[in-house]
Amino acid sequence: MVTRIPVQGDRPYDVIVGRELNGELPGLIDGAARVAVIHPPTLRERAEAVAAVTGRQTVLIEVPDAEAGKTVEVAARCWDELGAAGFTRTDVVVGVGGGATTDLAGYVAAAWLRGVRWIPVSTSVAGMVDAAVGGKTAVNIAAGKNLVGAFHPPAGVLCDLDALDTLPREDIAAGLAEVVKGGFIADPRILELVEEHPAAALDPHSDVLRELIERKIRVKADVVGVDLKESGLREILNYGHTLGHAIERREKYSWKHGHAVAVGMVFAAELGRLSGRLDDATAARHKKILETLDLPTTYAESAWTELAAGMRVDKKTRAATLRFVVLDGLARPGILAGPADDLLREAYKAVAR
Ligand SMILES: NC(=O)c1ccc[n+]([C@@H]2O[C@H](COP(=O)([O-])OP(=O)(O)OC[C@H]3O[C@@H](n4cnc5c(N)ncnc54)[C@H](O)[C@@H]3O)[C@@H](O)[C@H]2O)c1
Ligand SMILES: O=C(O)C(=O)C[C@@H](O)[C@H](O)[C@H](O)COP(=O)(O)O
Ligand SMILES: [Zn+2]
Repeated sequence: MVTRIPVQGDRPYDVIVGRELNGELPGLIDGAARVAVIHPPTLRERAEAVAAVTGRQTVLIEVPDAEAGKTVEVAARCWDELGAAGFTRTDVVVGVGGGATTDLAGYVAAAWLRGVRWIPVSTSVAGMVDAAVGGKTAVNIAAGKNLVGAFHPPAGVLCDLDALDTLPREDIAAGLAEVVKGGFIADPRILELVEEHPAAALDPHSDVLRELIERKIRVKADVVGVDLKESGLREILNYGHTLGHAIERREKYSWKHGHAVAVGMVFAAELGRLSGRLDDATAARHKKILETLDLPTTYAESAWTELAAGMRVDKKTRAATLRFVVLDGLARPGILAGPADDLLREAYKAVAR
């Protein structure tokens, strides 16, 4: 069974969820003479299979795994390879991998000749439910996470559930942090499914995981379809990311994104609670559900000063005013602007160890 989830906008596209989806690719690369397939070492075979179905001249570009591939230097090497192969405006970039690889591939495509078509072939839960959808592309720099990038929607997204067979359990769980985020900001049924079936949520063959993936994709599609460039509504997708990105930066990008976001969501829930906006039970539900999935919910107490500084480069900051996504209730996200330092420090106690 194949599910097609439409994403609206100037150039609408589908997120396609199913199994053995490589046959969908030729329909998305109409008019291209060349296809570059960007992939990490572990996904070489899958990238070769993707290249084989294109029926075009292909260039396989192997990049370092995970965040090590999400750098300006790696992007520059990809552009050199596109240049050497004579890539034109009708040619296509395909990213085969998790969110880090598709963020890189999307940025490579966004900047090449000021923007060529690209297609994420997503192989991780975080990639399928979040990174591959919505056109946010980026690389990290020393100053912070995703600070160099572009909004560049893909021509289509392939989410081949077969890929999840080889995804480590820890990465399935990390991806579920982004799914749980979707539950708190928009679709509480997601939370019930995880609470009722925690083992199935982590099982790549379960109908529960497929339903969770599709529900979260719909949450994201509904948001980015009306606010591609994050001028308002899209900010809700950043729930838990202000502290999460500061943790990733402090850990020099060695932490899994979903792990950092899990800690960040517990912090954001506490911020909402302490500012009188979120009820105690919904705040407590964050820690409980994330721990059910073996996700981290604590971080070093001694790191606070560094994290507080790191949060200042968050993209939601306006002038000197820090802005956080918080909840006014379940599935009722809002913005908390300019919280006092004392309030932030107090909320950090909920995650400090
Ligand atoms: N653009 C966006 O809107 C958006 C949204 C969410 C996350 N992100 C970004 O996505 C990244 C997190 O995504 P991720 O967790 O997929 O990261 P990732 O790409 O680093 O993948 C995690 C690990 O799983 C491995 N992997 C991926 N697919 C596999 C498979 N099928 N079999 C075996 N191993 C596999 C990868 O090689 C890597 O080691 C972060 O960089 C985050 O910032 C971006
Ligand atoms: O799509 C969005 O918008 C998000 O915020 C989704 C996040 O899960 C994702 O990690 C995104 O890359 C964060 O964006 P950033 O603008 O804070 O870098
Ligand atoms: Zn994220």
